Amino acid sequence: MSTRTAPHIRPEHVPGVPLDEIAALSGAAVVGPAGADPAVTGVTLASGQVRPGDLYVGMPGLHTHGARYAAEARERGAVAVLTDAAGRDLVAASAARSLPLLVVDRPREVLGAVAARVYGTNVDPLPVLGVTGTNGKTSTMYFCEALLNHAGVRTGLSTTVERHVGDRVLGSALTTPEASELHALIASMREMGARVLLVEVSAQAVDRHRIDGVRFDTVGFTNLSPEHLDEYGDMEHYFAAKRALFTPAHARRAVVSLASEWGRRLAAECPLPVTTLGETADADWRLVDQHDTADGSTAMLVGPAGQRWPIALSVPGVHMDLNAALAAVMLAESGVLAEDAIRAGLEAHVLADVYLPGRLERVSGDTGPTFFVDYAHTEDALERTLAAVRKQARGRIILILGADGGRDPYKRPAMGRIASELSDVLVVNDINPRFEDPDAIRAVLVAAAREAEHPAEVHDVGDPSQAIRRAIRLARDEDTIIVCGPGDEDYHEVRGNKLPYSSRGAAREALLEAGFPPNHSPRGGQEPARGVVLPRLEETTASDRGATRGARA
Ligand SMILES: CC(=O)N[C@H]1[C@@H](OP(=O)(O)OP(=O)(O)OC[C@H]2O[C@@H](n3ccc(=O)[nH]c3=O)[C@H](O)[C@@H]2O)O[C@H](CO)[C@@H](O)[C@@H]1O[C@H](C)C(=O)N[C@@H](C)C(=O)N[C@H](CCC(=O)O)C(=O)O
Ligand SMILES: Nc1ncnc2c1ncn2[C@@H]1O[C@H](COP(=O)(O)OP(=O)(O)OP(=O)(O)O)[C@@H](O)[C@H]1O
Repeated sequence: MSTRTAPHIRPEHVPGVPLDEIAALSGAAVVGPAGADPAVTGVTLASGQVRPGDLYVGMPGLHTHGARYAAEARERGAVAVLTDAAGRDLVAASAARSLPLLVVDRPREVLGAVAARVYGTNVDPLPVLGVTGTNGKTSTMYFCEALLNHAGVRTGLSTTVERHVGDRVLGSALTTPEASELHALIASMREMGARVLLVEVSAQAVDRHRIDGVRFDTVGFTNLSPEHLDEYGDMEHYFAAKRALFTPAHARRAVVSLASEWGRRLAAECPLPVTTLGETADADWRLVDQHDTADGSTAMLVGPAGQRWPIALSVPGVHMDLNAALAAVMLAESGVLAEDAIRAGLEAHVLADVYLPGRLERVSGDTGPTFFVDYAHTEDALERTLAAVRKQARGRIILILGADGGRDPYKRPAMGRIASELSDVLVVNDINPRFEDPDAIRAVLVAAAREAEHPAEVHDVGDPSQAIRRAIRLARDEDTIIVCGPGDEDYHEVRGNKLPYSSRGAAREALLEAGFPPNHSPRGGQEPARGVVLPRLEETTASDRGATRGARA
């Protein structure tokens, strides 16, 4: 069985690139000891990740300037520093001043090209497929991986949940790694025999240059709905960030789902060759005959040349069938897998065996209420997921819901309202309050839930593991309980501390306690700790606040 390791990985064979060549490539002015031209064998922007032979990139950030950590980088073996003008002064005043220094206006903008050169990913690149959109990216990439692997094609995968490199499973901190990490990952994947790479792309990755130096063969678009608006301001800017992926600088061709109006607009505006996918007659590839079944869902994918490819999943919901269809069409359009091989995989129902960690993942066994853990943290995801669960539910839906602190507060009223409309019992709990008052976050959800047109019975329980216990106590055998929000996350973030917590682990423990043995865990029992003790808000100092942002928004 595979084990999870830290997210950082480096290729084993890096010949080394002369620093002068990196300076020329990045257009940097070289400051520092004359004649020093060390060979660079790695690149990183995290001082704690520096290895001997690295170029340390001291980047300005929201909280600090990376150049402040140049001395630590030198101690760890960095052979040079790349930074901006402000960083030059910081390095000059530090113990790292003896290192050769490369100065550019905006280090982030050259990081991708530099990392590609150092790790050799710019030479004979492997085909890379990428997917973006508000919801469904991770699921789509897992479906691509399953179809390719079924046909014997070795893959490398990078998602919010984890990265797969051969048989190794790495944890992930960001949905899309920083450019230096991404190129190291790609080079490692190639060393381990991957022939196709699958990369989930966030909006932040596009506008923060994390995917620079990677040219995607095919990029897919799932959908767009309100998220990250505290960062982008409005939907138009959020859309623009995603749309930038669909340009010749980043990709050769596109597959766009028409599931949201933004997909239609993208298909119309996209300068790349576009293939569309959807449930309507105007789509090139159409999803028809969608049905939710007792143990998942089925549909038929009809292609422009008369292809009829059956989709069968172990999760319900047309949204998940659309993710699977997007995966199949991306593989077909990119040509990385022959159509016969895609159809054979679909006919063999390989997608029904895909394990989607924390995405409508069932944790209950054969007795007691049905229990799912899901990652829905937008209004759209909640609506689609609850609609799918409703079709299968024999009894009531008991929904456990929270909203992340420190991000997207505008989402909360809509989430509270829709949750209340679409469930029978709503238990409101805390999810990653970060530096916010968790009681205040819940109060918004509860108020919106009570104002819904057809409100659910609302319970306000802060502690997430107690909320799960409350839901199980309230449930009858025929009811369905679903925790929406935390998905596969293995922490609960409070004021800069990531406390080990898994809602899946907590659910398993509470089900067992209530006399309902949970199902067999695909994680093989490697659940992080379950209950959490929440420190009190007033215990934090002012300087703590705003010190941490998690990956997900
Ligand atoms: C807003 C944003 O993108 N922030 C990213 C940014 O953090 P920052 O600007 O605050 O960095 P900083 O803490 O000021 O540090 C500045 C520099 O000093 C370096 N440093 C700092 C301290 C130290 O001891 N040593 C050191 O080297 C840092 O590596 C960094 O290069 O650079 C950090 C290092 O790479 C990232 O971890 C961090 O992502 C944070 C965690 C984040 O929340 N990002 C979100 C917005 C994000 O990108 N989300 C999308 C997903 C969305 C989705 O799926 O829906 C994603 O792709 O994950
Ligand atoms: N096509 C879709 N449309 C709407 N909601 C979806 C869709 N696919 C999945 N979801 C919902 O979104 C949740 C997250 O799914 P998934 O991880 O595949 O998306 P994601 O885009 O990778 O999300 P994130 O970037 O936040 O990790 C699921 O648990 C489900 O509730």
